[in-house]
Amino acid sequence: MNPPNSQQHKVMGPISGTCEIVESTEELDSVHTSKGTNLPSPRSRMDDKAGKHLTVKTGRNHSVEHDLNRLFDSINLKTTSKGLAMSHQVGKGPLRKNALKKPIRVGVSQASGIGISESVSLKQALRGLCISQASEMAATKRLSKPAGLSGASEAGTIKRLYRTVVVEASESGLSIDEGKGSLVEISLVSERSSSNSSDKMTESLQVPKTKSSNQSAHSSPRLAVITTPKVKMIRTPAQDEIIRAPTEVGSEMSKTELGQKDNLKSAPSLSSSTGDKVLELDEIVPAPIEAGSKTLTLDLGQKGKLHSEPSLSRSNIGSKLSKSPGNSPRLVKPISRNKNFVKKKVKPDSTSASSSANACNEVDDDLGPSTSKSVCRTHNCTPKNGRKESEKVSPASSSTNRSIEVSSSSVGSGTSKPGFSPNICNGSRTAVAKANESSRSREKGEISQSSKSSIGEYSSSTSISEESNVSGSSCSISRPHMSKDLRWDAIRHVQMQHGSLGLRHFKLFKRLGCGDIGSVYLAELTGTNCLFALKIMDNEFLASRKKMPRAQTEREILQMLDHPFLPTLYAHFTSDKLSCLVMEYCPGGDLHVLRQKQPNRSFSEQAARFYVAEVLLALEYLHMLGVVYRDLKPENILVREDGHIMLSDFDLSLKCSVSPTLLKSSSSITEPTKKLSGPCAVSSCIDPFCLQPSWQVPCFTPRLVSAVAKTRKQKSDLAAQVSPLPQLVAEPTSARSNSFVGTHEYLAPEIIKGEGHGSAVDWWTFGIFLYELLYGKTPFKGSGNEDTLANVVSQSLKFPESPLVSFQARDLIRGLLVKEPENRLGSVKGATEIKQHLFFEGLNWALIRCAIPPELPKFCDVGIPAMASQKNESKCLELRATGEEDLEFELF
Ligand SMILES: Nc1ncnc2c1ncn2[C@@H]1O[C@H](COP(=O)(O)OP(=O)(O)OP(=O)(O)O)[C@@H](O)[C@H]1O
Repeated sequence: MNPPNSQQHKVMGPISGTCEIVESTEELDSVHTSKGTNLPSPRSRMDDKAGKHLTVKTGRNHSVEHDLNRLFDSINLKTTSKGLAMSHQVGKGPLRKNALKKPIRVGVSQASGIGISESVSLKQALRGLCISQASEMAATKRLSKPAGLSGASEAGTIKRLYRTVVVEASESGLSIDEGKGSLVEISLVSERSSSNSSDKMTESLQVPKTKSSNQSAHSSPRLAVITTPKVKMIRTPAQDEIIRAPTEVGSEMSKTELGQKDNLKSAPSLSSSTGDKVLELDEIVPAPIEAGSKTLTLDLGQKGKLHSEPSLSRSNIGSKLSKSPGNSPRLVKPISRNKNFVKKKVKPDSTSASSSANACNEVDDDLGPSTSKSVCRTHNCTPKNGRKESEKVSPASSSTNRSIEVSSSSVGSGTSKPGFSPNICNGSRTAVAKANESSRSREKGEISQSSKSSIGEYSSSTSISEESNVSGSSCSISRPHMSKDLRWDAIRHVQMQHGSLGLRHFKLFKRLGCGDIGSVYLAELTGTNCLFALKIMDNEFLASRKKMPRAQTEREILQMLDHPFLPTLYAHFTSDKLSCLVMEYCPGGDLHVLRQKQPNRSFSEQAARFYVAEVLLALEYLHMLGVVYRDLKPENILVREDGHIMLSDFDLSLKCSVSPTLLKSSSSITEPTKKLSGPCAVSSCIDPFCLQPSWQVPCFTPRLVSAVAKTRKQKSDLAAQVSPLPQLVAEPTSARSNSFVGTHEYLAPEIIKGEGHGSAVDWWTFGIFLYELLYGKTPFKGSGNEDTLANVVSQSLKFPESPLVSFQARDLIRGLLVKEPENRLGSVKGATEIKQHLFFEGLNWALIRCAIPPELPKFCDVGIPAMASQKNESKCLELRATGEEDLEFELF
């Protein structure tokens, strides 16, 4: 009926901003009905436009001209008030001109009114209005759109945004499902920003970049994707930092091209994106804390973040911490055996085992059957191929911490160290692995921190954050004896898949214990059935306590090791807040705990010989690497699943240079005692294949032994007569340190006296160690630490009448516990001297790793850590997931 008008609608319809004409038509009705009193506001039209496309109303029985008149009147009427202003603005030109020049933005912008205030030819006016407005609107759009997008519709823009998000999400490991959720948000953002006005289109189009680069709080694209509600940033009372879930590091961060802080904030998203976030961790102990009464709460979002209140905690705790000579070279570790013993008493292994089991069961419930297949056979672990990170999930929950009774005291600063252990993926772990593997739910974990010794310079350190800068990685280089270990492959697989290894790749099952510089957790590498002992240290804590060097020393030493009786370090990574060591997990507990389980709380001589022999080999190896261990004690000897040992804890060790020396027979250094106290005394054989005939035993007499201890020179003279062959000494026998380091009952006299010490301190501690294994106590223990130290320096060695110990054993102990280091057995040629002692007669050193270890008590089941079942509720900082999105850290 009105082709011209219809034509106009059709032509103008598609042009944004021209639909107001249609609306004007609608308004016309209202104008008529309401007589101009209820004109819809431009805003309402805008809203209408936003919600739907306007439709052209036709079918009215009006002439074109009539319609146009009404329309024009409507426009005129509606804009009169504003038009006045416009007219003034426009100035003096004819209204028609104004109408033609000024874009009519009815319904587009309230700010700009319609400048028509005078009747003109309807067709002229309409044409002018429409064409002018349409062209101007189009021009405006073109100008406002980025290059290359001028022709893009809003839908196209959203599609592009969607694609961007999907790409980024996929890059960050977000599953499609997760991405969808995010997509909705992105769409909303886009629509919102573009719906207000065409002017905002530009902003909408730039959403991705703008978000990623400017919104630090939601910095990374991933974070932008993550819905805001999931990202709960909780600040510590101190409001000084936000802690998020540990996440990816290094390379991933660089992908986002964001600042570190931004990355940190977005990290949680990363975690969630991979689907295995930290939230799967049951507990994490970032660092040891002083006897704690303070509580620190951090939230770690599984999808969103990790919240912590490290600063506050630290400060609070700090005030309650006992003094700790941060820089003091006196690093004395109180014997922590009490802790172990108490732990055991308080929480039986069975309890812990069941606890673990329960946790695992819960996890299993959450997991689908497909994910609960058993794993690890023997000592290898098999990476679960074909399973996406995002599909993997969570860990168990219960956090059993072993309580640590601190007994001591105070010489110097307390120190405890971290321990490591070997084997993984064993049968006993299978159950746990299954359970853990099956847990898909995002669970809460706990991070607790505890100080295990009394010398406490512990404090809380709590900050747990995402790994942002991986400073380390796999340490698989040059580890011959472990080269076939599938755990290397598992680590490499993850590194290759994600570019780097981070805390988020691990499920933490439980805390194994806390030391001076960090806490150790039993953890599974997500997607594999490989268990590791993960030592987590809080960088800030280390720095504030000046313990960073200790952590560094430990890591450096661990990186050097490749020995069956020493821990393997598979990887290490560091973020701004945390430093982590990925080590072998040792399920058998430590020798101190094991000794407590012996009939008389002491080992049989045969068992003791086995353990000290393996320790001796480990010490010898360390010495050859230039490492003086300095902290030998039963607590640091972990028992592997197969019953062999693993010497752990190197944060107090001394690194020094070694200059292998060939000792000629003519020198005055050759050990004469071998003839008396060692099987090789009269032979020219050199370890490790020395199997001395029993006929040498008669030569070994107390009288001669005592003579050995008299003077070095006498020994040398004798040695020169019986040992003509030169011998290679590759141990740092001349190394010297003045640090006051060790554990009171194990401190060597020269350390206490501050005379400087070298590798001979390890032979002193070796003697104390053997003594304790055999007698169930140390020889110089006093009523207090000071008494103990005094006894070490001045008290003569005595042997209890019970239990009965062989003369050979006592002779070896005597040779080792010589107060003057230069006269001490081992001080000249190192382990070789000791190995040749009669106590070890018949021992095949080379094959000892294949020997059958002493039988472990039944309760010392090598399942998931009996040793770690105790929860030290008073000293640990715990991390726990509070839901899918948050984890909390609490310091108890
Ligand atoms: N590889 C491991 N496997 C099993 N348990 C371990 C392992 N490493 C350490 N642990 C346990 O974790 C506990 C804490 O270890 P960590 O090395 O932090 O402390 P520590 O050696 O006791 O303390 P410190 O370093 O202060 O001497 C130890 O008591 C040890 O029993």
